[in-house]
Amino acid sequence: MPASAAPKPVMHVMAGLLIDAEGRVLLAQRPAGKHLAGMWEFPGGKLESGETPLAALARELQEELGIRMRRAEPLIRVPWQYGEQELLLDAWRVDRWEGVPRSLEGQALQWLPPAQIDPLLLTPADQPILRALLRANQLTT
Ligand SMILES: Nc1nc2c([nH]c(=O)n2[C@@H]2O[C@H](COP(=O)(O)OP(=O)(O)OP(=O)(O)O)[C@@H](O)[C@H]2O)c(=O)[nH]1
Repeated sequence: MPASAAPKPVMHVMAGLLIDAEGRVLLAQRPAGKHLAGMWEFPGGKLESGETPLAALARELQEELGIRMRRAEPLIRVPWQYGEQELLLDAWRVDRWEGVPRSLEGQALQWLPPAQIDPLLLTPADQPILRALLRANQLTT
């Protein structure tokens, strides 16, 4: 089979749902010029080669927000497809970190109570993640 016909490997993407003391979650806006520009998502990004999922999440949160992740637990894994690219979006709740999250890569940030997030402003793949967070919150309240 020619190389060009080989299927693209599934892209494993980590998403961190930072939850603050008031139960709000942090959203970041995708910058102009990128795929899904202007939509809101959870901070995170792709695994680098040889990296474990949690190491990748901790690295991305440090690079994008300048924080050190201290506690994370898995929330949901969402298989998705954007055009030809298959994705596995691996969402974790992060409720303990050191430092104050700030935008280091120029992306707009906002903290919102999950029930007040308009799902249509999120990337399509994040909509099942928001639903999972709302369900998990109902189980614990
Ligand atoms: N980080 C992150 N990526 C997400 C989320 N939801 C979602 O669909 N994605 C998609 O996952 C893919 C990989 O995201 P990324 O942050 O690593 O990469 P990127 O497109 O910003 O470009 P980059 O290669 O310059 O980092 C993008 O297509 C992005 O739209 C999310 O909540 N967080």
